[in-house]
Amino acid sequence: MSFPAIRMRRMRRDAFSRALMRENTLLPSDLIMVAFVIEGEGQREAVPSMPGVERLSIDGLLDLAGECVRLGIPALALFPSPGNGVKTEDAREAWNPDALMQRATRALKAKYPQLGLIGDVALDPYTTHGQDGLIDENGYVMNEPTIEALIKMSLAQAEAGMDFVAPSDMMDGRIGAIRDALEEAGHIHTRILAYSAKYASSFYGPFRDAVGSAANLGKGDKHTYQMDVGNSDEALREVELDIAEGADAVMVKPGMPYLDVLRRVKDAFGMPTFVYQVSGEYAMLKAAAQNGWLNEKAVVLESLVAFKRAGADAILTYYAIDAARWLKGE
Ligand SMILES: NCC(=O)CCC(=O)O
Ligand SMILES: [Mg+2]
Repeated sequence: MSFPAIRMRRMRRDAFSRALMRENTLLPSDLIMVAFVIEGEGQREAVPSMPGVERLSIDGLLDLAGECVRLGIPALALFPSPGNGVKTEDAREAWNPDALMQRATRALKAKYPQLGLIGDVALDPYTTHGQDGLIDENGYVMNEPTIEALIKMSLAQAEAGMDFVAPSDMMDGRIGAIRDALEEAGHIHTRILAYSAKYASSFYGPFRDAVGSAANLGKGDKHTYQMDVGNSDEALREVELDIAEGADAVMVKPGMPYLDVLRRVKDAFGMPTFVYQVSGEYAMLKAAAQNGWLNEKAVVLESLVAFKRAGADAILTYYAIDAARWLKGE
């Protein structure tokens, strides 16, 4: 037999056979757009560390939602940037029925009922200290008192019509507690997307600028509740607990530096598994593109299909609208 009998390059030779053997394909229906909402009318504020991303008042958010619907993006993840005026030690604005988040949810569901809405459940936009939970006199984030606040927050969002509440706080036991409270209040259809394996990552920096928690957090960090970046067995335990407590979908965050964790989670549990391409990942790709160092469309689409290859069912990304347009050839 003449060498080589097996030529891997045969199937790669032509576009048709490359298409037939492709294992993973990115679709607009894999994507979840991420948006920041602010008070006012006709307001758009650039986020300097995330060029191309703007914080929008509710009217602008409705336009963005319409574009998601047009492009076949199934869902929008909402993050409020409520301003320092409403921040308190106890974060009570989070469960105010007339808070920005709740008004945005009602407006979006009224105009685009078919667009899924994912509400962030953590206290950081609402606390004067920028932590995701309530702190004791030493600044330690207290688990059970925080869960009590997150329950109120989740119920307020569900009441406003949120489709998914998405606890991103990493308190122990909050998924079960929120599930019980939702069931008891009759919100049996409200789904829970658990940020199960959320790492104490430095890739969240631009996000903290966007929601205005960076200055308040100051020198503080989140290592007592978010996961240590060196671990992945711990991620499996976190995911297992959230599934047992009633999570409908689980999340790994950040994305690209944690593809190994994503693969392990998907293989171990076969759950609907989402991944978050976070603000720092966006900023890196955008900065290189703006310098002419990388081809933006090519690297963004490559980064997104890599998440699917690693096991993601859906991807939260600030690039969702751009990527869907590129996929449609627009
Ligand atoms: N709960 C959201 C974050 O913590 C950060 C997301 C990002 O950096 O994009
Ligand atoms: Mg946990």
